[in-house]
Amino acid sequence: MRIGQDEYRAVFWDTSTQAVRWIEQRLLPHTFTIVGSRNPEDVAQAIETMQVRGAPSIGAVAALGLALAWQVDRGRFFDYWLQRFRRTRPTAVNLFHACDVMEGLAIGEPSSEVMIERAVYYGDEEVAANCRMGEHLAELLAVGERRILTHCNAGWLAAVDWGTATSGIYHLARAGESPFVWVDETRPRLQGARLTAWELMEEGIACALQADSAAAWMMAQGKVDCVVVGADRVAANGDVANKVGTYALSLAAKAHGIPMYIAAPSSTFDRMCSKGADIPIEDRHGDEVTVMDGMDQKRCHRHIRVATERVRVNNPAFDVTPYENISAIISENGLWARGAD
Ligand SMILES: CSC[C@@H](O)[C@@H](O)C(=O)COP(=O)(O)O
Repeated sequence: MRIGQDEYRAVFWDTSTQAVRWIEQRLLPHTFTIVGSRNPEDVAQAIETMQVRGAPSIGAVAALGLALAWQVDRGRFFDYWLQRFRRTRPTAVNLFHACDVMEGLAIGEPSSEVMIERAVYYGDEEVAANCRMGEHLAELLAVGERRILTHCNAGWLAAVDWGTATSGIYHLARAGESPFVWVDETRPRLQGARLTAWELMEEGIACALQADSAAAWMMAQGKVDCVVVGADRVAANGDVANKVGTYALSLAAKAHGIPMYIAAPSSTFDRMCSKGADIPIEDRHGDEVTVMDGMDQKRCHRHIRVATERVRVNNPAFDVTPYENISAIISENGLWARGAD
């Protein structure tokens, strides 16, 4: 998608240097940097440290990292690398899906060119899925629902290109419509404030950033037509894990009779997971809640402690929204609407 006049993907294979490259998401929106490596350990750490984050982008960069491992180690230690990548983050199932795809291919002991081609194709498939999903979502949103509330970053940075939740918004805008987006800042890591607001503005989409706690009040005032978010894992019964705060949004949306849409490509569906309660929820470091970081007036990155170091912190990164609170789940294959199944 667009940054200024240029088109980018969040993660990609650089043929000239035979390296995996990715946009360093922790520095956005203040600093735009593309980093790269030929060391699979750097790629694994990029996922752990959230330089690359968002379910489909995590899967795509893991596939590339595994192809790199195959190339660098000539297929030796591949089991080690599979385990290394599977340990990076627990909730987004796309990571495990990508590892399974690369593991399946490795059984035939292919050349490194074939492994790289497959990993690149994995990312391309995600982009095509997100694009098709966006067309379905845009049809739904075009029926009068144009003040959209979103949470976290389910944009192109999170999904290689197009985004999941944002794909429908970008399609609407390209069809000449004027969607408006309420962007939840998304405590504690502020993916909404740092990434979604920036992405939307680069694409020329009208939006307003708000504190997470403002969402229910905006709904009560009749200023939200629908909620659209992405997903990190969809269980077989339709329960959805997504960024913490999504469950609360679903309760507020239900109370106000506002549709709650989940946009997720098929790589986010986990048929082996029967219900939401079985989805592993990542607990993250307390510093994410007690320390803020950003840029000062001299454009220097700063970390600022806002709570006492002595306080115990509870920091679940995701929550589970039960299917009964969801109006429809949209994927590249179409739409599952409640009541229609
Ligand atoms: C691509 S959209 C779905 C999700 O991956 C997104 O909403 C989300 O929860 C991302 O969490 P993050 O912890 O930033 O990786």
